[in-house]
Amino acid sequence: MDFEVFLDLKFHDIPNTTAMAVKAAAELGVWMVNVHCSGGLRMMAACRETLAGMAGPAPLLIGVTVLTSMEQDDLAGIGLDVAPQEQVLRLAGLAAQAGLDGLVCSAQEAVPLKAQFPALQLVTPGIRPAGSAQDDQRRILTPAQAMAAGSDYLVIGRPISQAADPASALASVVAELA
Ligand SMILES: O=c1ccn([C@@H]2O[C@H](COP(=O)(O)O)[C@@H](O)[C@H]2O)c(=O)[nH]1
Repeated sequence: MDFEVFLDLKFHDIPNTTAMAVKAAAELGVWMVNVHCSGGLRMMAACRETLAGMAGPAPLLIGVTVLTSMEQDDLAGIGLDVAPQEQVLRLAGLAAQAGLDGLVCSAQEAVPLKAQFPALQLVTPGIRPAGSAQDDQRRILTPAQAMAAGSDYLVIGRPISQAADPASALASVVAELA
């Protein structure tokens, strides 16, 4: 099979440790790797610089903003008295400054992100086809809504993997997007 690997390990550590993790991922030949933007500007910049110093094609370096399972109450619980979108835009600014290639965010934030950071590619989990269970996700959109908002990559897990007929569930998503 011919496919590319998105190594979705969401590295979150001090700059040196995170950069070494990203370097190891690049040496494995993955297509995309991600780190938590909340690790800060210096951490993301260290990852970018480490990849830039390596020979060969680098993986796309993506920053996780605010997990799509979190809403305003969850942010308040960890001491962040801001709306999710405000925190996402703040972290996106740091990611852009560090030279990252894109963001993991909710598609609910895609419109303002594309307006302010058009060069960043948007990887959006929290995708829920109409009628499917929300599960633990909170900031959700349907596949068609997400594409219309400006998502570059849709991440769809349980609505397909846990469906009685996963192939049919996938076909329905594809048909919705056609
Ligand atoms: O903010 C985030 C970041 C990553 N994820 C990951 O995406 C999939 C979503 O799976 P579903 O079954 O469609 O909910 C899962 O692997 C998460 O770890 C995310 O959901 N939100």
